[in-house]
Parts: sequence; C-alpha cells; structure tokens
Amino acid sequence: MSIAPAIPHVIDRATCTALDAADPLAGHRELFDLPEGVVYLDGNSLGALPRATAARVQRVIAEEWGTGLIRSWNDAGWFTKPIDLGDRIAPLIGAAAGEVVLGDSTSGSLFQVAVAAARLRPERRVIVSELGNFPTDLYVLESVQELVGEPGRPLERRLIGGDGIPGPTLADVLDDDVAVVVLTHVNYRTGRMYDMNEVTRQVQAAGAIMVWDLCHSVGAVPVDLNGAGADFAIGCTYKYLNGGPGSPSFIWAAERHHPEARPAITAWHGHAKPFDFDVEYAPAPGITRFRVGTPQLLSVAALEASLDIWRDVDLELLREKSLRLTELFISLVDSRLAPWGIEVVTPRQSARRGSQVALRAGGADGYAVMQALIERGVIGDFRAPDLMRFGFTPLYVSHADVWDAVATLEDILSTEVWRDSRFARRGAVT
Ligand SMILES: Cc1ncc(COP(=O)(O)O)c(C=O)c1O
Ligand SMILES: Nc1c(O)cccc1C(=O)C[C@H](N)C(=O)O
Repeated sequence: MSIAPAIPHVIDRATCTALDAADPLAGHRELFDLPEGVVYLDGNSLGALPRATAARVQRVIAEEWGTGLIRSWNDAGWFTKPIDLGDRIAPLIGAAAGEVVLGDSTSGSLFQVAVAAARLRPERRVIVSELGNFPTDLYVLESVQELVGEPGRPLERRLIGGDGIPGPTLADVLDDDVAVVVLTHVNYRTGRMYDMNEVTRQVQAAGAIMVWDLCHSVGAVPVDLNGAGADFAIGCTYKYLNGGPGSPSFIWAAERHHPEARPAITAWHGHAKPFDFDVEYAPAPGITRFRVGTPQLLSVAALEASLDIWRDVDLELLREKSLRLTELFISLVDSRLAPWGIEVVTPRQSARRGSQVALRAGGADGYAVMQALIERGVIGDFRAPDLMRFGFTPLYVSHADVWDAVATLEDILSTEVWRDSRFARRGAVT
C-alpha cells in the first residue's frame, strides 16, 4: 500500500493549488459536469455526473430502444450487459472476469448473496453483523434469518460493536455455530476501514462465510477480494463509481462457490436456458445464476458511460490522492477549527481510513452547520445523531476544494450563522 506524500506543516491556499498542479489525477475533473462554484464532498452518497453520461443514455434511448426496438436484446447486447459490466467492475475489486454481475439494488443483492452464503453452512444457525452497519444491511439480514431458518425458529443474529458503539468484538461472537459474517468494509458514518485480509482470515478460521459490503469502498480504495480469499461481496455503483441515482448494484462470488451457490431469488435471467422457457428452474453456470429479472437498461447505460472513466484510473494513484485529501482536511480541521471543539471521528491512521472524514461538531449543531455549508456551496451531509460527513472523491475533488471547505466551515462557526432558524432541522431525507 503506498503512503500519501506528507502534507506540509504550514498550509495556505497556494500550497493547495500547488498540490493540484502536481496532481496526476487532476485532469479527471474535466470528465465531470459539476456546477460552477460548488465544492462537492458528497460523492460518498451520490457521485457526480460524468459529462459523457447524458449522450450515452440518449443514444440508448434513441438508437437502441427507439430504432432497434426488441432487436436490441441481441444487436445491442442488452441481455449480457450485467455480465459485461460486471467484468469491468471486477478489476476495481480484485475479482476475476466472470465473477461479478450487476444486480438490482444493493439491498436486494445482499439478500441474494446472504441467503446463498447461509445455505453453504446449513448446520450452523448464526448470522453476524455489526451495530454500526448501514441499517438496510441489518433489515435485509432479518429476512435472511427467517428464510433460511426453520419455521418459527429463525437464525440467530449477533451484532458486534465498533466505531465508538459499545458491543462485543468479532472474536467474542465467532464460534462454530456462525454461518455467515456480513460487514461493511468502509463504515458509512465514520469512514473507518476494516483490514479485509485479517478479518476474512479470522472469520474463515471459525468456519464461517465472509460477505463484504463494498458500497463505500469500490472506486474509493483499492480492494482485493481474491487476494483476501473472501467469499461474497456486494456494492453499489452510484457513489464513487458515479453511475447515477439508482444505478445497479453488483454481486461478486468467489469462483469456488459458483457451482454450489443457491441464491435467494431463482429467476429467469439466472436460468441456464432462459429462452427455453422450461417449467423447472435450472441455475445458469457461474455468476449468472445470481441474476434476477430484466436489467434496468437506461441505468445500465449511464453506468457504462461512467465505467469508461475507470478504464485508465491507476488505483494506487487514486488511493494516494484520497489519503492526501483526507489528511489535508484533517490537518486543516485540527489547526483551524480547534477553538470550536470540532472532533475528527474518522481514524487518523491512514490504513484504517476510507475516502471520507466525519466530524462531530462540538458545541455547534452539526445539522445546522451542514445546512449553512450547503447554502454556501460546500455540499457534504449529516448523519444522525451528530456527524457531519465529507466524502473526497479523488477523481474530481481538488486540494483547493479542501481548503475552501474548511475556510467556509471556519467562517460559519466563527460567525455562528448556523444558529439562524433557516438552518433548523426539517424533514429532509438526506
Ligand atoms: C453500506 C451500505 N449498504 C447499502 C446501502 C444502500 O443500499 P441500496 O442501494 O439498496 O439503497 C448503502 C447506502 O445507501 C450503504 O451505505
Ligand atoms: N442510497 C441512497 C438513497 O436511496 C437515498 C438517499 C441517500 C442514499 C445513500 O446512498 C446514502 C448513503 N448510503 C449513506 O452512506 O448515507
């Protein structure tokens, strides 16, 4: 793992623009259509719009749908798109060709995979996850517990603590009754990153199956699923991969599991011979069996355009820049925001950090501070109960953006403008 160059001790905006001038990834920003004057630090929730996306979607609408009509299932390769784009996601997560397929939503894909994982350990009765996981994962696992357990006797759930949340450790809960462990590699709130190799080893040493949620990892940090020897993974493509709102999830299953895997939903796009229209289900060989029904081809088209950008991104350079941006942000917060008691919640040890930083707002109301920032064009988000989140997408966030974000934050805190009633909590969804 490469280590980001040290951030100089004395930093001013000119230092940041000099870092931008020396940044080998700086040119990628031009590939995105970001509004003028916006510092976009929410690519960990919804990635920015690639410039090529609109034309690609328009072409699929006009040519493939409008003119090609039903012929496009063959002529435009619609039927195999989920596999073809899976192959293009594979190098970003350390997977081999033929091991990744597009799914529907991440939640649905987790259901598909977690059921398959639990069925590989039929004699075991426990699913492990974490209290700090993104809640949809826990909600999905409740269904898995019921479906895979016996009637009236669902699988048991054990949740570990971490990220400041009290609870048992992984070592505490692992025993020979644990079938599956589902963890999110980079935590959605704190940005804390697990050691994938070490955790996978620990889980498999207990005889359990390891499932990783890569929503906050893919396109943010290098991931090596095969290197770690993991079992299954799922993730979304609308964050750091910039596939657009509602772009499809992906599923990875280690090749060794393909022949045995029995996903939750057995549907026709996962059938061995879908156009034989047999009455009986027969799983397709390989990762295809995880497919469900008709792919959302307009979203797939948008994803395809964004994946073009990833063809020539060096993931080591990406990681170096990500660490430089988060380190710069943390050191500016430390040096400039100390008077307001702003606390960095994200691990300071770079190997333990994804590509986002969470701050606790000290005596200020973090929600109101974030609304004031957004009004000033610095877009991050707030996660209850008290975290301001800032995502640093290395492809389009600059060092000067980091400077401007912290300077704006300092101004908002020192003027206390956040106290204005227009920033008070309302019922917005995100
Ligand atoms: C870790 C994690 N898992 C899952 C999801 C969401 O899944 P879905 O794409 O089904 O909304 C998110 C974010 O929304 C997430 O951060
Ligand atoms: N997926 C989202 C959605 O459907 C609506 C609003 C936000 C989202 C997000 O992606 C949230 C994101 N996973 C998070 O880490 O908070």
